[in-house]
Amino acid sequence: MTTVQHHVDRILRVVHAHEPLATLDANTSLIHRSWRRCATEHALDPGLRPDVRIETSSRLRECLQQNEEHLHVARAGMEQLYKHVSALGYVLLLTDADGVTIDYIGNDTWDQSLKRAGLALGANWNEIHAGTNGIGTCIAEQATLTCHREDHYYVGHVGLSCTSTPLFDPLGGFMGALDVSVLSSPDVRESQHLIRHLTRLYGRMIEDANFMHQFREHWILRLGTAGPLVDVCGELMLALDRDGKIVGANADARRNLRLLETTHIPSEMRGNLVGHHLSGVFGSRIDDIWRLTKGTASDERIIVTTWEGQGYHAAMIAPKAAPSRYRTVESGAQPNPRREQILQRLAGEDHRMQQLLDRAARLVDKPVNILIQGETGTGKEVLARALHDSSRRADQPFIAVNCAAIPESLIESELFGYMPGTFTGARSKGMKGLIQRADGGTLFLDEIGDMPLQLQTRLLRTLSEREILPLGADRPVHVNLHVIAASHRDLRRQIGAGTFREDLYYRLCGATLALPALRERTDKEFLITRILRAEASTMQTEASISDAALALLLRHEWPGNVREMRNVLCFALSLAEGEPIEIRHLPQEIVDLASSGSEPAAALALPAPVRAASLESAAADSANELLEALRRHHWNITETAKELGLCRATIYRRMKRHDIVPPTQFS
Ligand SMILES: Nc1ncnc2c1ncn2[C@@H]1O[C@H](COP(=O)(O)OP(=O)(O)OP(=O)(O)O)[C@@H](O)[C@H]1O
Repeated sequence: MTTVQHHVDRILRVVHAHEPLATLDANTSLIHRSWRRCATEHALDPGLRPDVRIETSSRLRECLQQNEEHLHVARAGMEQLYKHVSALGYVLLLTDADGVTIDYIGNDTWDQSLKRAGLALGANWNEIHAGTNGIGTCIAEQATLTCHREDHYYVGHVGLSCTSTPLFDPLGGFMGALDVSVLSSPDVRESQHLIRHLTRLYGRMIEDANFMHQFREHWILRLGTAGPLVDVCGELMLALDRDGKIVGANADARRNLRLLETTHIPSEMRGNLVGHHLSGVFGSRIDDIWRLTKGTASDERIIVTTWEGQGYHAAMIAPKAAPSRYRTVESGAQPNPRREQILQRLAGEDHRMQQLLDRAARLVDKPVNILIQGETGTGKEVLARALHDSSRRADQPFIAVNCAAIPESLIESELFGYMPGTFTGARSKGMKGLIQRADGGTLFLDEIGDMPLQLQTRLLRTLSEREILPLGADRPVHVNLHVIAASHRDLRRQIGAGTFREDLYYRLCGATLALPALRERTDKEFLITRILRAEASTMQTEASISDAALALLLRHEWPGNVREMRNVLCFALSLAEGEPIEIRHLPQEIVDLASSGSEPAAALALPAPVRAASLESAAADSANELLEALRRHHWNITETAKELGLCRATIYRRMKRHDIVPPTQFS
């Protein structure tokens, strides 16, 4: 009998035998139940070797965006776990609740064979089409399991051994699976036991880290059965408000704790602790429970449940920042009016921009890296800066690095810095790199698509471990960064061409914000007015524009986007010398292009009533604009002058007028 036939017969025997699953060990009963589902509900043929389904990049991006907060915490756990299993050839996958792989850590050298086996980003392991497998069956059963070699339904997967554990969010919602897989494992099933324990342990750690993060503003009561360990890792966790009401419970707490039997709570609801008071769960008085925070030895900190009389060692963790009032999880952070304003200043009545800015406002202060995409000049850096200014990091540095502008030979030392003595000559003194300078604040990596491949690998390590190793240093330095990257290139295409690392791409795009081209925006008049006001005040001149000139500008295609618009308006303001801007003040190419369009040039040239822009608040605005431009160019006056279309002397004059002083040189 062939191996394929043997595999198929084994499975079909189980499917048709109807043996009671209760007689089997827990893992085998999960596998057999899955075989039955695959044969009868999903109508899959075990003799096939189908390719694992890989989701399209847009679907994958959608999955990543839905899981962006969770990804950050999960990645930290995966990296620790990988250190234990990488030498044994295992790879790690994280999937969403549907089985789509949203993060992955593996060995680059086997990249192709892993991809072929479906151990890669975007692979969809849902049991419905992938048959019995570690991830798909873990999702279907919401239980930890090992799918070892011939446990797989499809004969094409029998080389694999996969162990998966389900992950739940702090409110008990199913989030997906953490999986540890190996391409070709030893035959003996027992080889997977330790992996199973590790996978489960790290799964719980990821859940608990999510829990601690979500309830960081609440008291957390940690309970465990091993006294001395409860201060470092309690098994059960409850989040409480100041009155002792339970606002969150981790999976172990939900499994093990019950509310006291009372007439008004039906028995099936007694595991649902949220919304009830602690006294419904524990016999101790509330004052005694608060006292658990006071440095008593863990052996004396024991509380007993009312339901089963089970005693637990307890530790109380204080809120990171005490909330001024109780806030439910659903209500989230209170809107910060300043934040709304900073982002809202970037656009007028344009549907796409409004949607983008709403999304941006929701991303502020979230622990996710952001990738901004858009044509050159669409305002990627302006948006990055606004995200920084509206965040809690606003008072910390915003360091913009243009990866395309730094020569390849210098980019490594510029980014990572170097220790004294690493180089000879002028660079012998040592220098903090740009990444370290951004510590506590935001690192903006512009034109990330132009970063050399070898540096992408180093950057990936920095982003994962939040540590940098300056050139010539023997110890890494911890950095606390929010990273925003931008590119006008199609990074997916670069991944296809092998010039951009796929794992770095997914690391950077915890969330993506795609800026529309200016020609697609319906708020051009808003931008014209805003830029005119700002520039006129910088130039200490009057700004108004005739309807004809405005109409012409509104019809222009703006291939250079907002940057081109700004340059055109500066040009026109200089030429108009305080008079209202007319068509004759606009650059000739713009007028020529308009005349070659549908509207007759004569009509455009007609004198028209002058529209006066309201300019009262212009002075304050313009000092900010100049400051923004100077910061963007790291106080390089020549570059700033170039961007603003002014000469260097004018920039110096205006800095003086607005009392703008460059920061002291960084040493
Ligand atoms: N919303 C806006 N309001 C006013 N000016 C803006 C706005 N967006 C962009 N600008 C101006 O347009 C110019 C280009 O902006 P920015 O440098 O942010 O674009 P970019 O997309 O990062 O460009 P590149 O791809 O070349 O790096 C700058 O002078 C900036 O001040």
